[in-house]
Formats: sequence, structure tokens, C-alpha cells
Amino acid sequence: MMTSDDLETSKLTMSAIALGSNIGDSRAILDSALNVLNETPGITVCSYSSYYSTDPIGPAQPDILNACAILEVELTPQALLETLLDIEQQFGRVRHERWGPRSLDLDLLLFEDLILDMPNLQVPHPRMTERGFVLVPLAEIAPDWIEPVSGEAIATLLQKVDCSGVRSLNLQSKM
Ligand SMILES: Nc1ncnc2c1ncn2[C@@H]1O[C@H](COP(=O)(O)OP(=O)(O)OP(=O)(O)O)[C@@H](O)[C@H]1O
Ligand SMILES: Nc1nc2c(c(=O)[nH]1)N=C(CO)CN2
Repeated sequence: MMTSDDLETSKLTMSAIALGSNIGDSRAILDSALNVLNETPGITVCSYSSYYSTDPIGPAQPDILNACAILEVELTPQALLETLLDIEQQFGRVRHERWGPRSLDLDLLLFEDLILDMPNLQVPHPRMTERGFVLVPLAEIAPDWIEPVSGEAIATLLQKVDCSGVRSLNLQSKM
């Protein structure tokens, strides 16, 4: 089990992230974001889901292209979050309204079995268990990972959410 001591030092850990885009060439953006992640020191992309077209939850906007990836990480959770926010910036992310359209959104979903509640970082991502657009792609690559707040596996959580707005594109990243 991870403890608070582990937050100070970076050791080899597994992490799950969500990717989303609905501005620009979303498919190319997600492909390229996975490449940038994999080239970042301290991060290896171990696996990634296929791509899904999803109904936006939030204000009216174009459908969102969503996917998830599993990373092997030699960074602290804070450093990983900063890296994700940096990469969003590289892809031109501008924040206007909450849950508004985005060129690239990278959310930190899981970091081993860590539970963290800090002002700028909550892990597991607090809304992941209610989101079909997260659980469908995540279940493709990590069905047995236990979400530590609920104590339930991703595949079990998936059975409890509405996935009607999540459409498989049968499309794999070209990273
Ligand atoms: N697990 C997490 N992953 C990503 N950002 C997080 C997390 N926990 C807290 N945050 C904070 O949330 C802030 C806002 O994130 P962002 O604007 O991308 O939200 P969002 O992805 O649009 O909405 P949501 O958080 O509901 O998915 C980030 O600057 C970050 O500090
Ligand atoms: N379909 C979909 N809806 C969303 C998404 C997302 O990635 N996909 N992200 C949000 C905030 O991160 C809010 N709503």
C-alpha cells in the first residue's frame, strides 16, 4: 500500500490517466499526446485503450474523443500532475468555462492504490466512478484495478454507470 512517505520520493509506480479532446484534429492530438507522454523522462506508456466518441457531459459542445492509458511512472503524483498540465498547455489548452470544449484534457485517475486529497490534486479522480467516458476505456486496459475509495474493480464500477453516450470507434492510437 502507498503511504504519505511515498509522496516525497519518486519510485516506480503504475498510474492511469484519461485523455479527452474536442477542438482541432482530436485523433491526431490524442496520438501525439501519447507520444509526448512516452518521451517524457520518468514516464513510459504501457498500454492505451481504443478511442471513443462520447456525448459531452456539461455545456453544449461537439462530441468528445476519449481514451485512457496506463503509465509506468517514476515521478511523484504532484510531479505527474504538473507534467500533465504542461502537456495540456503544449497542445493549446485554454480554460474558459467549467467542462467547456478543450484541445486536450489529461486527468490523473489512479496512482497505485493511493488516496490523496490535496487542494490541487485529488486521487483517485473524484468523478471517475460516475463517468462512462472514463470507465469504458479504462475497463478495456485495466478491468481488475481496484479503485481504492469504493474498493471495487473498474469492471464492476462499469456495470453501474450509464454508458449510452459512449460509442466505440474501433480505432486504435497510432502512437
Ligand atoms: N486527479 C486530477 N487530475 C487532474 N487535475 C486535477 C486532479 N485533481 C485535481 N485536479 C485539479 O483540477 C484542476 C482543473 O482541471 P481541469 O480544468 O482539467 O478540469 P476538468 O478536467 O475540465 O474537469 P474534471 O476535473 O471534472 O475532469 C487542475 O488544475 C488540477 O489542479
Ligand atoms: N464526454 C465527456 N464529457 C466530459 C469530459 C470528457 O472527457 N468526455 N470531461 C469533462 C471534464 O473533464 C466534462 N465532461
